[in-house]
Amino acid sequence: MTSQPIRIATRKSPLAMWQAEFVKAELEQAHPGIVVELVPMVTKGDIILDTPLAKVGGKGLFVKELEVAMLEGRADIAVHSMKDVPVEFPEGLGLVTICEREDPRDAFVSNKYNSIDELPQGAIVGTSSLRRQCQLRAQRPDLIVNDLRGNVNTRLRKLDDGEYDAIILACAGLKRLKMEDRIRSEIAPETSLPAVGQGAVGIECRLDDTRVRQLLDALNHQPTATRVLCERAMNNRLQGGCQVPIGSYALLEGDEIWLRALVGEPDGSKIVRAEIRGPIAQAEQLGTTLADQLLADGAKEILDRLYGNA
Ligand SMILES: NCc1[nH]cc(CCC(=O)O)c1CC(=O)O
Repeated sequence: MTSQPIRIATRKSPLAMWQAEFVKAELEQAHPGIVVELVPMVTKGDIILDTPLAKVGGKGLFVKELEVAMLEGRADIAVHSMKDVPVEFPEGLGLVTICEREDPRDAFVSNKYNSIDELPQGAIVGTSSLRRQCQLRAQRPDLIVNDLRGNVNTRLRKLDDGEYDAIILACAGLKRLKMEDRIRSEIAPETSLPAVGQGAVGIECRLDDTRVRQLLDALNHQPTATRVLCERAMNNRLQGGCQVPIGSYALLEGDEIWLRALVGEPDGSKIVRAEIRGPIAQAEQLGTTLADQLLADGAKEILDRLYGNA
């Protein structure tokens, strides 16, 4: 039975393929003799490229097909950027493993300038992330933020074609794709608080698949899992999706966890920030508590309006 291959459902983008290959290599190293196969698939999110993601239904578009494949037994696991994993899972599936985090920061990428501060008045910055747009415009209301979709290579090509003065990407994706040299500067969390789970890779499988779950155990990185679950607990309480600018970043300091988070208006005209510290054992509770604090401090009004409840 152990010779039965493990099939990884994956999107075909270079970053998704890198992540799937990474998990395959880690599994092979942890369990010599194991057979791991990739099952590349195209998702709706890969096809609809001309509409801002926030308008076409959000992150779920990238994972639905992979989840159906697992439920139908055509694949055993799916590897995700934690940033793109929705709050809820279909019945029978769940996130069982979180691998060690890469650099969680946003990256400033440009062919002309070294940092946000160097951008001239009215410069054009490409990003489709409301979180990045909100934080950029809060500091530099003069900047023009234009939509930028597509996988990492497509986005870099659009920058090179001269459509933008600069673009913002995740450091993690660029580092994984060996394109670190494109990073002009790493943006500090104080300037651009990362997305929930940014830089971490997570693995989803059928919850009743005990064989696969045991094999995946070796890949779990507990410090990363604690941080990401804390960030996700905060986000879940806010019912955060990618239609709203939410940033969040947890760090471990000794036996404490320090969580920072923000909710803002997409145009940067308002940002509500909060932070909390507490014992690592209460990571998820702390996330929920911080979300409640944000809501009480004004995030509720922002979210109600963005979700159309007000
Ligand atoms: N939304 C796409 C996406 N999902 C994960 C990453 C980067 C890698 C990561 O955060 O793990 C990216 C690209 C980007 O934001 O530049």
